[in-house]
Amino acid sequence: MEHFWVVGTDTDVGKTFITTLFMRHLQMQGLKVIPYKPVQTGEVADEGRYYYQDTTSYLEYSLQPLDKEALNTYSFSLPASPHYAAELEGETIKEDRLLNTIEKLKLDYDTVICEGAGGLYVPFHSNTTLTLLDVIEQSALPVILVAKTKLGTINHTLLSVKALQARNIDLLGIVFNQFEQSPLEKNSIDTILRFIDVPSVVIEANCTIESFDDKAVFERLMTYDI
Ligand SMILES: Nc1ncnc2c1ncn2[C@@H]1O[C@H](COP(=O)(O)OP(=O)(O)OP(=O)(O)O)[C@@H](O)[C@H]1O
Ligand SMILES: C[C@H](N)[C@H](N)CCCCCC(=O)O
Ligand SMILES: [Mg+2]
Repeated sequence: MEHFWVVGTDTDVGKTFITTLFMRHLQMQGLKVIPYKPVQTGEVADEGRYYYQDTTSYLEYSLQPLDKEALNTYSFSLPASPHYAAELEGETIKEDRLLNTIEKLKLDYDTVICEGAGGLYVPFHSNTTLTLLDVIEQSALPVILVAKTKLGTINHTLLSVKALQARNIDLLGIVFNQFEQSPLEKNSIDTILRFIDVPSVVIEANCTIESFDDKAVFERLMTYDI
């Protein structure tokens, strides 16, 4: 196991949170790791400071120095689907740039963790059918799927898994994220795993990056040679 995607059943499910946790865990194992967010949208303005939440999380929590320029290819201000945010800025996302960047990073790092944008069927263009899923498929890398545990996740998760299976994309496992211990959440997780047989882990809500130290979570989803 070397390079992989962290994708989600939706936006805001915890892809960056999980990417950051995996980055730190693998760095602690002595691997040279880079998180890569090919396309990010939603510039945050905070008291005169402008930043993007995804790449800022990587920089803030990395245990190794990161080349800021290598973390991302396209950033668009509007918190919207990449196809729309790019159109408003007169930009065209070129999938070859993304794929070539991934291939170059793979030469320079032990592990490249690519974070998706939103969910799988997020369009990259306003005038073609290119989606994030197409780029993942072309990258030929496996994925870890991040899902909510709240109501709605059964459908979203099964749809996402079926979409991955239809493209023969290797699903390393599912991270059920922000679990708040309710019987409904537990039933949703059990129901999803009744339909699909893949490794899975559950991460509680209200975790902090710095304090998270459950190695078993990572080792259940991947093996890596040090
Ligand atoms: N297990 C968790 N414990 C505490 N906070 C969490 C957890 N998972 C996610 N969060 C927080 O929830 C918010 C959304 O998570 P995150 O930004 O990782 O979502 P995302 O899927 O990367 O969104 P996007 O589609 O915009 O990239 C963030 O503030 C993040 O810190
Ligand atoms: C702005 C947000 N945080 C993400 N960066 C982009 C989410 C795109 C979702 C598109 C959609 O499924 O409607
Ligand atoms: Mg994110």
